[in-house]
Amino acid sequence: MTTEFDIRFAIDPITAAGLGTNELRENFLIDDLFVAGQVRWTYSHYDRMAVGGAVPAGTPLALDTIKPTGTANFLDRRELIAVNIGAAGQVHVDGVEHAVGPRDMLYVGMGAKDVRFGGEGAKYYLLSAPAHASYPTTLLQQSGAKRLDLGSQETANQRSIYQYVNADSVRTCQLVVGLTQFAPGSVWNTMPAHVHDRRMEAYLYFDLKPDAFVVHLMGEPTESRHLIVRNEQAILSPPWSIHCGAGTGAYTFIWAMAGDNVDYTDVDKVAMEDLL
Ligand SMILES: O=C[C@H](O)[C@@H](O)CC(=O)C(=O)O
Ligand SMILES: [Zn+2]
Repeated sequence: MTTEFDIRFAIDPITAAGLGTNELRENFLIDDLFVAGQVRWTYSHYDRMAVGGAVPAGTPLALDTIKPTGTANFLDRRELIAVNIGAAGQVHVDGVEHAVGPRDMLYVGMGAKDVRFGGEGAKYYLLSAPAHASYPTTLLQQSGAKRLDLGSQETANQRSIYQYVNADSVRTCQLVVGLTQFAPGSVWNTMPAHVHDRRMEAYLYFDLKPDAFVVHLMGEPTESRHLIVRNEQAILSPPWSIHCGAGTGAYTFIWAMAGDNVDYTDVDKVAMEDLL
């Protein structure tokens, strides 16, 4: 099979707090996204966000529909963002070829029927959420992102947040996606932490050395748990959960949200002294 999927049900915070390491990983970690010659999806019941990977090998990979969407074509009632974390590639959308370079993102609007991911060495991280309107397919690049510089060297959280989806770049129904990059020596993302019950979030950690990992923190602010996350693995962050972490070395990550609004600033901050 070229396309595979698994389903993750939405879990409430009290249940999640009682889970052990393996159960936490089974529910919130995605460790098999990128397999050569395959499109792999994890379909989450948190906001019905689907998180996937497509790694072309030889021939371009078609975006085939999967049973959980219940539609003839994958994007009949959904929108998609494909983030290329590999070498330069091409994404075909209904006969139009889009060059998608390293760290470029391609937004594909609802209704696109024939989508194919191509390019030897290209590696696409896929994000898809239900849509209510069809917006034009748009290439999003780091140069067009809104940049937010946060943190400091002293607290090892100096980083730049690149909001690829912003008011000037593209209109989306639900997806808000960007990339966060660190200053040398900084390892803490999203600290101070926050929650946003209006939107779930997914993180893809990449650019890690083989033996490095991120200690990702999740859970309600007063019931934190951790996930050890390695290179090119993703996590699902429930709407009620913090989502932050520290790396044992350098890394980059893609964050993506879907839910009731697309307002990046609509977060509930968690005070440093309130984390438990
Ligand atoms: O809601 C926003 C997301 O959690 C991320 O954009 C946060 C992040 O990249 C960071 O602070 O390092
Ligand atoms: Zn967040």
